[in-house]
Amino acid sequence: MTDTVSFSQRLVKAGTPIFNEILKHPFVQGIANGDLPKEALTFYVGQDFNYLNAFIKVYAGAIQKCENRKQMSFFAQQIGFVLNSEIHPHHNFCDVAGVEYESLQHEAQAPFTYLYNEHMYNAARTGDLIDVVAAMTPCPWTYIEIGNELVRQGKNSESNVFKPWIDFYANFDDEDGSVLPSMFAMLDAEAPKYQEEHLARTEEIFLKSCELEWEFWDQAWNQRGWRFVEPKNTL
Ligand SMILES: Cc1ncc(CO)c(N)n1
Repeated sequence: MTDTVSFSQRLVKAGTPIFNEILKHPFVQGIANGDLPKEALTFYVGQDFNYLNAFIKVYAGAIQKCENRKQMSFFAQQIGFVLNSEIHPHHNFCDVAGVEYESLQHEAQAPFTYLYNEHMYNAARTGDLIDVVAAMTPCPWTYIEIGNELVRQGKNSESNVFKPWIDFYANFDDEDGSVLPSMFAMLDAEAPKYQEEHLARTEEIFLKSCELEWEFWDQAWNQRGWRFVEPKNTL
């Protein structure tokens, strides 16, 4: 029997039930409807600034596993994109919340930020290129899908204060050298080198990142911090 489903398609299919839950989450619905509490927005930006710093470092970890300049160039370009462009959606949230972005760049990691960051670091530390990319892909995948879905629903109207956020992620692929197709292509190029036993673990890494995406929204919605520990700021 020939298997016509690519590895990236397999991951997307497996992750879709989690993505559908993300779409239903009150934080994401708040973006859709232009209405979110200031506390949820500022908590999100403070944590996401920290998360994107980790994401840049994981890109650096992925570069260490590259086998050619094309792959290196892709990751290097993505680091530039996170540094220079992904500040725009943060600015949108800060403008709506009425706070300075700079004031949210010194927050300590909340529990699920820690877990998600460490999950990606672990993939970079102990996995192959396919595993790191699998850990990273739910980040652009879920956000681009959210952006596209909200545009499909006509939620990026002029009256929605989060129009810039929605438009940014809906147009993500046009702006930044097609991050998602490039990641899918890398997963599909690497997958044939592995037995099913490894691929099943890689799928689990991908799905855990999908679940942590849901937790990340939920954590900001509930402003969930540590119960007993008072953590210090870490870049
Ligand atoms: C947690 C998280 N996931 C995905 C993205 C999209 O880059 C982001 N900014 N933050």
